[in-house]
Amino acid sequence: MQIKECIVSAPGKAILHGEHAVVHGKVALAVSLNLRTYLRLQATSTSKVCINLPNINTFLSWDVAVLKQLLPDSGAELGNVNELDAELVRMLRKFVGVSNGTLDTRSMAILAFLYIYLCVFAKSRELPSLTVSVWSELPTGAGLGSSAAYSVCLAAAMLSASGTIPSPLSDQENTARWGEVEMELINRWAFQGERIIHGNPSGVDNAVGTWGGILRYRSGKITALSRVPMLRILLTNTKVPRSTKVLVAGVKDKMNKFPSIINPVLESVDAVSCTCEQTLTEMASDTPTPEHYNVLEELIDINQHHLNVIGVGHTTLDTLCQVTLARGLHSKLTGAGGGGCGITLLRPETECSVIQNTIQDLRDCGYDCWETRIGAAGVQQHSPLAVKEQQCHDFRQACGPSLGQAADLHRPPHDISFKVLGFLSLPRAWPILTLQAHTAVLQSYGAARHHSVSLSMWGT
Ligand SMILES: Nc1ncnc2c1ncn2[C@@H]1O[C@H](COP(=O)(O)OP(=O)(O)OP(=O)(O)O)[C@@H](O)[C@H]1O
Ligand SMILES: C[C@@](O)(CCO)CC(=O)[O-]
Ligand SMILES: [Mg+2]
Repeated sequence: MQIKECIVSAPGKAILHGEHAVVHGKVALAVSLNLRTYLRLQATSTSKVCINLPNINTFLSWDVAVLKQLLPDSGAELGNVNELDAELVRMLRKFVGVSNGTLDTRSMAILAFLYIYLCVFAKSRELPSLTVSVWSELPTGAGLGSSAAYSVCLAAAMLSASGTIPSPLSDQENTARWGEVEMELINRWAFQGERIIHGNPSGVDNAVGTWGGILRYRSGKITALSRVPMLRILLTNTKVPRSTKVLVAGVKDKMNKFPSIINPVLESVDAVSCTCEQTLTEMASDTPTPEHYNVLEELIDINQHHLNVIGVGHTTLDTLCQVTLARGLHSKLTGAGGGGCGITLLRPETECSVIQNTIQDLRDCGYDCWETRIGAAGVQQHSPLAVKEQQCHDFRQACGPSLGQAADLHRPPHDISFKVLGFLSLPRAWPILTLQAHTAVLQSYGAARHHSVSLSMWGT
């Protein structure tokens, strides 16, 4: 089967309000980050399927002939884009050698890859040999939607390579986005990948990864919020590892144990999300006032306390909130919690010295951060022209023993503009995708672990 090579990328995300409640049908407000995951899919003639996942130090390959044995004899199509094929997942768990228990980092990534690869290409009964390389600016497992960006890239690349969706690139474009119909299909397959990794995802993460921008999300209904004000936000990573799947399951257990206590809390989180949306809309249609920011800050505090009640807080997140509050700033966890990342709201009048001192205080706690701009574009395809022939040290270091030493890749580059890598194609010189990361407020990475980030949306 002739497949089309492609390079795709998808953004990470931050949830302003509604994490965990959104799994149970409440409203969440989520924004895309300008930290992206990149995937390169190359056609090969090796009769093997290879994956290079340097961020999780995973480099594997399988014979196509062996993978073909996983296809149903009947020739029936595999996997329904709307439902996870439980029998296929069971077969793949056995094939990969994982028990029914909690999946580890490597197993989750491999299962999500094999599931989408087999389902998308099974229709043709011809499984192609290919190499997929993934590189991300997002820390894995930190609450910024790394699994969703990975799943969205897998879905977009497989659908494009198989010809299921056309390439959106024209001859004059280096980067392009798909139309609504194609993004809907990408999002649905990405959601299946998230279901393998998250267990019981709401779908908000893969929706933000697909469409980008700022979204109101409730039970699969996605509303792009076109007018929201400029907000400045600090992004902090406590670097405490945790599993979204485990945290989501823990909330469910607590709901089952104390329904009359937890259900009202989720209703209240829903009201927080809706009040925040209403406030942001007022701010965009009028001049933002100090009272608007007072409301946004109170909502952050209320939501953070609710997240502690449902059991997804962590002492490091408490420290983040205390340290920033001592400087008059309000913070909450973002994503699944239990460690990972938090966001801090900055007012327009917040003085630079206050930000610097807050950053220093948090840096002294050993926390980390990276720069990004919020409201980035969703999933994109990049042409090879977007790729420059230039060797880049980081990626080689990232690619493990066979390709250099694996490095600690959960930290962003040390300089302001960083090279995002692309994709190995040894032994030919390998291309990289160089992207300047632009940040509203920059400090040298080595001095300050935080950069204030402007939530610059389409509004004022
Ligand atoms: N760059 C990557 N390469 C390979 N696998 C990845 C990559 N990024 C994420 N993953 C997969 O996603 C898993 C992390 O998903 P998880 O949902 O726990 O964290 P998250 O998505 O970063 O946080 P949240 O869901 O709270 O936003 C990893 O264990 C790995 O299996
Ligand atoms: C915790 C959660 O609400 C957000 C994780 O980023 C899980 C989900 O919505 O799938
Ligand atoms: Mg995730």
